[in-house]
Amino acid sequence: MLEACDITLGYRRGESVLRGISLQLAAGEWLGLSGASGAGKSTLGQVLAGHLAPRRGSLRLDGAALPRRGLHPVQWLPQVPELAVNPRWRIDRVLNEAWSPSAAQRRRFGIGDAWLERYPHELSGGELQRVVVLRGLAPGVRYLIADEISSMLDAITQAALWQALREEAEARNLGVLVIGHDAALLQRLCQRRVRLERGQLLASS
Ligand SMILES: Nc1ncnc2c1ncn2[C@@H]1O[C@H](COP(=O)(O)OP(=O)(O)OP(=O)(O)O)[C@@H](O)[C@H]1O
Repeated sequence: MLEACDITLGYRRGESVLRGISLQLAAGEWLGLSGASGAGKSTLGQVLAGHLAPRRGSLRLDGAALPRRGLHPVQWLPQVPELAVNPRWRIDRVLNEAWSPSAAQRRRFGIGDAWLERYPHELSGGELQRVVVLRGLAPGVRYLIADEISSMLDAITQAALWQALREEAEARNLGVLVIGHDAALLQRLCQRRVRLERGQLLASS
């Protein structure tokens, strides 16, 4: 179980974006997170993945503090994959940075063999997104924060990405927080949904 308790965070001297947020995500659960643009969804996702330290509050994984070093068991998959890769590395190196996905896994995520020799700018945004998602599934990862990962994909590629992710998540009992604006998508993917509004979480239909 991933638990966030009383998370409060504001940027610089501004108002708090997150105000005393508590959240639980169980192993194997898919939880949808929506909210207006600027509500703080990515901020919360980055706190959960250890990229941002909250001003107040705590995070626990199965009752223990999260590790400060090494592979983080909560991986944030960002909306803009270009910002998550080294532009000077070929895709082969990018993909194999933390672990070595099999050829079958590459195929399930629709990653072409010919892409491996290319540089990130030689892939489309949607193609690079699939590389970044598969890269984030290293053994030892227990929870994923999927932050609007499919918003730049066409409907068929989007469905294929979620299917591949669902298969991996089911096989490994991964918990997934799906951040998005598409209510129909969240309803389809997630058993439970919450909404971020004025820095607080509300149950959502
Ligand atoms: N590094 C930063 N420095 C200062 N303010 C920031 C920073 N990152 C985000 N913010 C502000 O924090 C608020 C929440 O941003 P965040 O990206 O978490 O929202 P979001 O709900 O994910 O939005 P969107 O749906 O548009 O992606 C916004 O007002 C944003 O301008």
